[in-house]
Amino acid sequence: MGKFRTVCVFCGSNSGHRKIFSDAALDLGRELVARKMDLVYGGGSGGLMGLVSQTVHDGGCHVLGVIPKALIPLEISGSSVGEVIIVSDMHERKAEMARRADAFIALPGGYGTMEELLEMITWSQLGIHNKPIDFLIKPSKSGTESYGVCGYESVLALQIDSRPNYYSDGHD
Ligand SMILES: C/C(=C\CNc1ncnc2c1ncn2[C@@H]1O[C@H](COP(=O)(O)O)[C@@H](O)[C@H]1O)CO
Repeated sequence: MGKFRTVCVFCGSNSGHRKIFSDAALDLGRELVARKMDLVYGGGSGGLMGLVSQTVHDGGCHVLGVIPKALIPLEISGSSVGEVIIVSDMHERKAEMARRADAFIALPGGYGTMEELLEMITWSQLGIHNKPIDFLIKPSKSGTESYGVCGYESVLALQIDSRPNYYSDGHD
């Protein structure tokens, strides 16, 4: 068994506008399965969260969703996959996800994703954890249909800078 048994994925609660976002979510899910890694995530059944969790679950790895009770009607429609832990608030959710994960990966998403990611970065900065954090980002501003795994220092700027494309049609 490798060093990273369980990966926490932060990502959009919707799918965003471009296919590349859902492709990235599916690719990441398959990669986790190929590496026999379990998933911990925010528990949502829709958007990129739903795609990653369904893919990991279908591939036979364990999926743990951590969701505040108040968000269940908003973020789980129908049934969710795997195990679900219901917590009291957002803070407990993040702490629980962080506690159970060996590493963090962020896919494209909205403010919620960025908030979660930034908190993990600041916790790392403060020495609250020393788990690796990586980004799978959206296309560059030039519109190149590619994404990559990058170091978070540079990519955070890109993610924030290019976020409007996530919701719009992508034509600058
Ligand atoms: C700590 C509080 C509010 C700060 N906001 C959030 N904190 C943590 N997680 C959040 C917050 N807002 C949304 N989320 C979750 O992120 C996921 C992705 O959301 P996105 O906007 O689609 O990227 C989703 O599961 C949200 O629940 C309150 O005290």
